[in-house]
Amino acid sequence: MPCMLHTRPSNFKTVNGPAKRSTVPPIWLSTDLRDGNQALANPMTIEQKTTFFQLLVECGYKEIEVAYPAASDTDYNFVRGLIEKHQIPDDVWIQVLTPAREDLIRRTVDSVAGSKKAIIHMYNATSPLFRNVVFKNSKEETIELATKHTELVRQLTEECTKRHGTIFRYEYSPETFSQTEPEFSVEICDAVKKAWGKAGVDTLNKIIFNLPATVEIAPPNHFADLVEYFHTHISERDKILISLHPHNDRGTGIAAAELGILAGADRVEGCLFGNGERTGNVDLVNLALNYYTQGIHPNVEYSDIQHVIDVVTQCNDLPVHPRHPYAGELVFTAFSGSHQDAIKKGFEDQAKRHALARSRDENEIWEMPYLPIDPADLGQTYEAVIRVNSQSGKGGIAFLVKQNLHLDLPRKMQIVFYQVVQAVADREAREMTVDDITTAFRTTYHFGGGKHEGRLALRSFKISSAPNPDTADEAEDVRQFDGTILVDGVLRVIRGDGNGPISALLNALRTHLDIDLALREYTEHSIDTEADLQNSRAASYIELVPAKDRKSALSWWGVGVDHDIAGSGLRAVLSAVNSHIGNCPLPELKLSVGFNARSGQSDVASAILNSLGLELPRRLQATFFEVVQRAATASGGEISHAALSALFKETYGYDSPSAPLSLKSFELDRAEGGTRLTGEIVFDGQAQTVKGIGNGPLSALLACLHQSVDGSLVIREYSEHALGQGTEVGAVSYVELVYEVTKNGQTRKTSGWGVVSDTDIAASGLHAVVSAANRVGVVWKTQ
Ligand SMILES: CC(=O)SCCNC(=O)CCNC(=O)[C@H](O)C(C)(C)COP(=O)(O)OP(=O)(O)OC[C@H]1O[C@@H](n2cnc3c(N)ncnc32)[C@H](O)[C@@H]1OP(=O)(O)O
Ligand SMILES: CC(C)C(=O)C(=O)O
Repeated sequence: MPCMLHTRPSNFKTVNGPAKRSTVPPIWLSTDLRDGNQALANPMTIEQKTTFFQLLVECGYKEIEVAYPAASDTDYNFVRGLIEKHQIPDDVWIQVLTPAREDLIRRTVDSVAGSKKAIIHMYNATSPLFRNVVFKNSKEETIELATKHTELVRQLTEECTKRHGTIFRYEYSPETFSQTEPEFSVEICDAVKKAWGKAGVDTLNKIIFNLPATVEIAPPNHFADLVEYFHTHISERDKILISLHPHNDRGTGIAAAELGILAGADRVEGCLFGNGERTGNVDLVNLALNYYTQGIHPNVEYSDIQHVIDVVTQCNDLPVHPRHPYAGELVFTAFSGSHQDAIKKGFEDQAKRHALARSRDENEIWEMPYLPIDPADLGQTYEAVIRVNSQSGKGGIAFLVKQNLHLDLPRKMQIVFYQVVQAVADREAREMTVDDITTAFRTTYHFGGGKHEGRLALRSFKISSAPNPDTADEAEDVRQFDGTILVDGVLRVIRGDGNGPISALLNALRTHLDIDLALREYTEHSIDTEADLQNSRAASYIELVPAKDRKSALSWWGVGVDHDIAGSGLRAVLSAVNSHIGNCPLPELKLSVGFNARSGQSDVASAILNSLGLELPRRLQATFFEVVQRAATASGGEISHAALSALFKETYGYDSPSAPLSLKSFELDRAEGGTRLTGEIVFDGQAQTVKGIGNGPLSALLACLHQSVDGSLVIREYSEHALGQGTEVGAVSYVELVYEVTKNGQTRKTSGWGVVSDTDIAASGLHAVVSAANRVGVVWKTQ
């Protein structure tokens, strides 16, 4: 158990001083393969027993009662198999049980012959009920039964040691000890010790007296009193190990064991998760972890408790109750609100305490409301700790959001989101999974992109400062937001001013979309991923209210995460705005390009980029802006985005066939003097074959045109860029042509743009030249 001993032990004190407490764990004996096994409807197979034995070894058990060998061939053969297949580690004692009957004792000793170390455990019942009813024996006869057979055990084990080298220890159980007169228990055990005759003070030589509460019939302190009597009255106490074997008929097996140890016992026999006759033997997992939570290493290992549960349930074919101490699937869970709230606060406080302890090289002590042990010490995760249903409160829900989305919601937002989750949990009358909660969070706050994205989403932005016209103080500079946001699936450029990025965005939303909201609360924190501090991000939380009613009871919360703190705040604004607008229609976004224009040349260019994917060259931006301004005069200087795209297409013949001049077909090849173009040109419906040479395709085309066109054509500007993505990628070319022609003694000089896209880059350039030639109105030579 890697983090063991880091829990805070109880510091209970009585009026007379500190309470009596154990400081070392007892010696453990697992009797899963004997008492546990004999209580199963279907006793374990050899394979199951072997698997269980290996688990017990893994857990650190050094004394394991493996069988009642005289009971069945399965038990006998299992013991032989362990020995003959060398499956018993050198430091492990196997123990075998026998009644006080000669034939059965012989078979029992035979079963362990050849093992390195073995404990022979013999029992006979000693209580008046058993003496009178079952055995019909007097006290003397009962003692005689025990001592006679103890002598036999001694004789047989000594012979076995001589023949096979097996080292033996001896355990005797006055069965039904807890119902036996205490004086008689002492008397029979003293007699057995004498009959054994070789009890010594070394651990290996000590005789084990195992005191069973065969049936638990009295409170645990009564059992402890009997143990204390035995401990203080048995002779040669230093040559004895007192072992306890509590059953759990009253449900107080654990308490009986703990009190029995305080009363003087050294050893405990029991089963994992309390299997055993009737209500079971004392639960060794529970007992060991009780030591653990008192800061005492139990010397057995449960750091992967799920593995232990899996093996034990598979071998016993019995389930572990969901509320079983330490092991049940519900024991590290909290559904109720006040528990969750306390656990959430506990984790937050503990993170700080542990950081301080680490910096001081001290133990990181586990001290947590409602959780007596760190689930991680048992290999359990915290994920299951807080589970949400209609009994849960805001604290637990906020805890899960923090754990899973790394968002530390402000208190007021916790309350709002709690109501969302609570409504679903109540309506559906079921537990809300972590997935349900994180999905509800993403949907409610349009958080995390993809399908959760809201109607408004930030795509890019720039925050700049401009002097405040009302003051010369630089600290009072105005912040300008220039950004592209997706509005109902269409990219829009918006701009606004404010005293910070958030108010500038709110101003932009007011101006462009008639959304009139004001900020009421703002908080932020960083999200550090320990592994990657470079990649830390900021989370912002924003509450918006109607700008005209800042005390409104109605408000909208939003959350945003970004590598940039301004970005996270802006995203949080849009998150809240998305909740505010719901499904209401939004006004069409318009660019203002007239007098007192709020949108400039670059806004128009961005709008064309967003709608058509075209990155207009600077000179074309300037030219087109003038076109837009002229076109918008009639509508008071405003133009909608849809009208803007249509105007661009119409002005430059973009996306429509070139006329009256078009290039029907062409071929390019290398020729002396440069690139040769051979093709077919159509002018006013008349086709003609052309040929021309230039230093590139475009100049070769100009050479062709010059054969048929009056005047001269010069390319003033050419640029191109890719358009589209992946297999759909093409090219778009921009050509500005200058045309000079003299007619009737008058020289006319004009310029115009051609913009053409094509899957082939050479074709896009050539068609752009032809398109520009149409825009400048080339005059065709009369033949
Ligand atoms: C509290 C406990 O858990 S003790 C362990 C109990 N576990 C088991 O019993 C599981 C294995 N037991 C068995 O397989 C069988 O009972 C056996 C092989 C031991 C004996 O089987 P059988 O010979 O058929 O006897 P049975 O099971 O009826 O046992 C009762 C007899 O054993 C006697 N007996 C019971 N306990 C003991 C004992 N500790 N020492 C000596 N004799 C005993 C009874 O007085 C009775 O004797 P009787 O036949 O003279 O009246
Ligand atoms: C054999 C003894 C120890 C026993 O199992 C009991 O008394 O429960």
